[in-house]
Amino acid sequence: MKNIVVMISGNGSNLQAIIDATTSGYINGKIVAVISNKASAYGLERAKKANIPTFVFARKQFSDNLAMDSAIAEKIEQLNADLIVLAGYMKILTPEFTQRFTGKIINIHPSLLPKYAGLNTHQRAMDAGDTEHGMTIHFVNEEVDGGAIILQSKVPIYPDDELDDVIQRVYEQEHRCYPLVVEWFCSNRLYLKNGKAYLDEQQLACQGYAFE
Ligand SMILES: Nc1nc2c(c(=O)[nH]1)N[C@@H](CN(C=O)c1ccc(C(=O)N[C@@H](CCC(=O)O)C(=O)O)cc1)CN2
Ligand SMILES: NCC(=O)N[C@@H]1O[C@H](COP(=O)([O-])[O-])[C@@H](O)[C@H]1O
Repeated sequence: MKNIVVMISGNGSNLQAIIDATTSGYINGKIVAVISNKASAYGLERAKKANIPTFVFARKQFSDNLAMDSAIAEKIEQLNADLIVLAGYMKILTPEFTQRFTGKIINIHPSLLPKYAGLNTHQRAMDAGDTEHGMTIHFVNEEVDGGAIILQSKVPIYPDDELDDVIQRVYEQEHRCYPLVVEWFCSNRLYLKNGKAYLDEQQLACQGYAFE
């Protein structure tokens, strides 16, 4: 059974989806810890309710990002983590950290990368007049939002949508897809090789989309 560490900064709805999927046995893995850079993250409450150990590494406790990431990396290695799941973790990880765990870190991003890397993605898509939007799950490397894409799911943007309509429509896909990808990794079907994502020995070519 794989050991999973989930890293959060906020509400933790994706964390909750993964907690529920491990509890139900859908994911053949165990969340051994939830780590946050924000003591106020509601996701920490979600973890405590599920009897999952939590650890906070606040940026102000450290001299710089490298020291912070080094402390987190030490904890992750103590936990013997097989997979690090970024679920709304809102700090850019140092190259030292991403290279230390190459192929073992995944992230979920609320856009159809490479469109709208960074922040505020839903508003940017609406402001651009896009009629489609979505989410991306990818391996993490030193290039923010530039790692090998694993899975994408598309959602429509309708003319009368409010921002929250789009947010909720993307969340629905995130909560559907992230547990799936975590299970792929925990069942040794998903891996990174030469900078490319593979599922069952097939390179994941992301010209298409897994879910329309
Ligand atoms: N090295 C990497 N680190 C991170 C990645 C990645 O792909 N490579 N993904 C991000 C998640 N993310 C978007 O998906 C993201 C998170 C945060 C930021 C950002 O600009 N953060 C600022 C301010 C954060 C704060 O409020 O403290 C910062 O870190 O200075 C951009 C993209 C997770 N990390
Ligand atoms: N750039 C990273 C980023 O914006 N990630 C996004 O943060 C949200 C976290 O929600 P949650 O805390 O409810 O899971 C998710 O929508 C995720 O895609």
